[in-house]
Formats: sequence, C-alpha cells, structure tokens
Amino acid sequence: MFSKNRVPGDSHDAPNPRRWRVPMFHIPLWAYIPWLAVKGLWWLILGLGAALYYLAKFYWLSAPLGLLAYLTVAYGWYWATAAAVFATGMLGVWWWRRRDTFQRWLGWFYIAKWRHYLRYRPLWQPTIANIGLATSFGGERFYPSLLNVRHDGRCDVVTARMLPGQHPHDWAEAAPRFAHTFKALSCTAIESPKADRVALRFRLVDTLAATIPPFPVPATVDTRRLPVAVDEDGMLFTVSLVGHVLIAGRTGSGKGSAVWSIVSAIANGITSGLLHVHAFDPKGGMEFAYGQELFRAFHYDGPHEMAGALEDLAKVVIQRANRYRGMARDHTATTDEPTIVILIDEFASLTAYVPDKKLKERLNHAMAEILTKGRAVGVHVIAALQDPRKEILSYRNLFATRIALALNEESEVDMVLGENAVRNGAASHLISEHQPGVGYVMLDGRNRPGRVRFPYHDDNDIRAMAATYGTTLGVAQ
Ligand SMILES: Nc1ncnc2c1ncn2[C@@H]1O[C@H](COP(=O)(O)OP(=O)(O)OP(=O)(O)O)[C@@H](O)[C@H]1O
Repeated sequence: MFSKNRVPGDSHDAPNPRRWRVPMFHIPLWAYIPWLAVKGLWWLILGLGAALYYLAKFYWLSAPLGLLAYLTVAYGWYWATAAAVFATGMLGVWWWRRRDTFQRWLGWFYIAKWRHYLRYRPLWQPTIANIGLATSFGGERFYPSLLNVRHDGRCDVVTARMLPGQHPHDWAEAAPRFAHTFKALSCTAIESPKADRVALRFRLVDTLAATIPPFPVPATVDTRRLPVAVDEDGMLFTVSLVGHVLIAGRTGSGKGSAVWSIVSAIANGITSGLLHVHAFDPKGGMEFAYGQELFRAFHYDGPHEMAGALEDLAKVVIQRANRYRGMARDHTATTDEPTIVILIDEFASLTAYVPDKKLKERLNHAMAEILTKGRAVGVHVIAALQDPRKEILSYRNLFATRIALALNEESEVDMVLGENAVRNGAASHLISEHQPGVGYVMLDGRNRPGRVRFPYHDDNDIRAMAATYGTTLGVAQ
C-alpha cells in the first residue's frame, strides 16, 4: 500500500485485464474448517461495518424508515400507518402555514439529496470524462469525486474534490458545458476554502427575469452607497459615485436604466443644491432630454461645445485640488461647493470617435484631468458606452465601479470588468436581448462578479422625477 501513488478520486470499476498466477497450498481439513469460520466472522464484521456506515451516511432516509419499522414491529402496522399519516399531515400543515421555514429546514435538504442521487450522480462520470476533467494514472482511470449537493430554492451548489494538478479555473472554463448538461440556466465555478475542492453553482431559477419598477427616491444622498439595482439574492446593490462609474452595454442593453437609476438615487441632492449634474449627450440630446430640469448644464450641441464645457469642468477640478492641498483629503458637499456629477452618454464619441485630431486631444486631456483628480475634490463621472474595444482600455482603470450590461463578445466582458471576469462567472455576453437592464458587477465583499438588474424608468417616470426633483436652475444648455 505504501509503494503505489493513490489518486484521491473515484476510480472506475473497469474489468481488470491483468492475470495473476495464484500459488497453490494444500491445507489439511482440520485446519480448513476453523479457517472458514474465521473468514466467515471477518466477512460478518465487514458487512456489519458497511451496513452501519451506510445507515449513518443515509441517515435522512434510514432514520424515518427505521422509526417506521420499529413502530410496525413494536405496535403493529395499524399504529405505524396512523403515525406515518399523522406525521405527513403535520409536515403538510408546516409547508402550508410556514413555507419559508419548511423549505429552509427540510424541503431544500431533501430536494438537494434527490438532485444529488438522481440528477448529478448518474451523469457525473460521463460528463467529467467528456469535458476532459478525468485522468488516467498507473493504468487506472480516475474521476473527481462528487462530494455534496446543496439547494437553496434558486441554485444547486455541487461540491467536488478536484484531482491533483487541477485548479478551479479548469472547471470555470467548463462551466457552460456543466450548465448545459445539467439543464441549468448558468453555472459558475467557485473556489472553496479547502484547496482541493471546487463548488459548481448551478442557477436554476432566474430571480431577475421580471422588469423592476423604479425605486423610491432616497431621502438622504450618500454618494458612496447609492441604491440602484437588485442582485440575484434580492439584495439592494449600491454604487459609489466616488471613483467614477462606467456603464458598458450593446445597443438596447438598458444603459439608460442604469443611468436613470443613479440619477434617481441622487435626486434629493439635486433639489437641495448639494449636487450639480452636468449632462453630455452626443446623440443630440435624445437620451437625456426628458430629465433636463435635473441638470445644471445640458450639452448636446457637438464636440466643440462639449470640449469647452469639459475644459471648464477640468479647471474646476484643478482649482479645487489647489485649494484643498494640505487642507482636506476629501470633499464635503455644500451649496457653495457642491458635488459635481458629469453624466456622459456614448463616452467613446467624446474620447475616440472625434475625427478632428486637435479637438480629440483637447477632449482627452480634459477627461484625463477630471478622471484622475476629480475623485478627491467631489467631481465624479458616470460614463455610458456601447463599444468597449475602442480606446477605452486606457481609461478603464480610472473607473472604480464598472458595470457590464449585455455585451456582444466574451472579450469585451474582460475589457470592462477586468481580467478573468468571464472565468469568474461574469457572462454579459450571454445575457439575452430580452433582458435589458441585467448586467454583471463586482459585488461588495465578494471577489467574484454578481448579476444584478436595474429598475426601468420609462419616459413618464423620468418626466415625473424631473418635475418633482428638478430645479428652476436646471437649464437646457
Ligand atoms: N431595466 C430595464 N428593465 C426592463 N426593460 C428595460 C430596462 N432598461 C431598458 N429596457 C427596455 O429596453 C429598451 C432599450 O433600453 P435603453 O434605451 O436604455 O438601452 P440603451 O442601452 O441605452 O440603448 P442605446 O445604446 O441604443 O441607447 C427600452 O426602450 C426599454 O423598453
């Protein structure tokens, strides 16, 4: 046993082609009978050990069945049946009256067991073999062991023990194949605290399928924690304006809903004058016009005018930075020195698509000043963008918060969210066109991307918000 390397996985019970030459001994009958008795005893002990092991392992089945068997033997089948009917009835009442606790404490546990043994286990080894995660060693074939399945009503989390030499990244690459095989909406491979384990999270129900109505406007504005979307667990996703926000998505992906959700979260600051929004709409004002009363300035008249406006804002940044030097590390908004939010639709139209070289240089210079120095002096940028390939890379790291709505290609997701985002579960390239407003972001406290959905503000919602929270100072250009 010490001479052979053992692979900690499940070996396949294939017929062994090796032939052994067994030595022949002649045992006298007086020794053979006791030998048979010892052998029989040994098998009995082994059998009892195995029975106890399986009874303990499948306690969730053996305990109720054992109790039923005991009741039948002790009190007869009549009382055992009555007890079973009574227990089933009580479980039914629990399910009916307190479904959440029933599911959390009992229902999901049995669903997980059922899915473990009837869904995942039967297909596990063929799937692993076809995906290429099994290995051959010393003439034997080994498969990563399926250890456990948990269920929480929306997802199955399948824990497996990896084979030596494997990394969760290998499993992440195979995640779409797992999802397809086990009929899940998606699958994400998550690293486990134990080095040799990996958890596959299968999403079975889409909690973000329905359109979300606009959130109520918060009474106080905390620019570091603006409630703007909902994640898959139904929790609020908050965004920090400090450090700038980049929203990327192909046409029709719902960039507007992300932008208006942020504007709605700061609307009370606009009314109180602690927050000024300067909107830049290179599409000629089509995107932001409905809410123009919310803006201190609204620019939509071509790149020349926008370059001038951006340079003015860059000057404000530099003046504030000079004044704050040695005095304050952070900006506190007052009505004299408000937080400035610069809202830009089609960011690439201002930084990449401008044909005039000199103008492009002016725009990029002003943008770089604002993005690098604005954070500490209360000037924040929210930029929306359709095509993340175009010269955005140089700016990407200046945006602390990046939101990837539906995108066309896998490579674009990594460009927006950062290297390995797709491998860690960000699947913006797979978001359906029927799910505008859905996207991937880095969630607080988790080192992997999460899926969120932004509420939808239709034109009437935006007009109503502008009428309620806009100021008479809101000007059209
Ligand atoms: N959060 C959302 N929930 C449900 N539907 C939405 C949501 N956001 C947008 N939509 C729908 O998708 C359509 C396109 O949205 P939107 O105009 O915001 O996309 P976009 O990414 O800004 O597109 P473009 O780049 O072409 O302007 C909307 O008209 C609306 O019908």
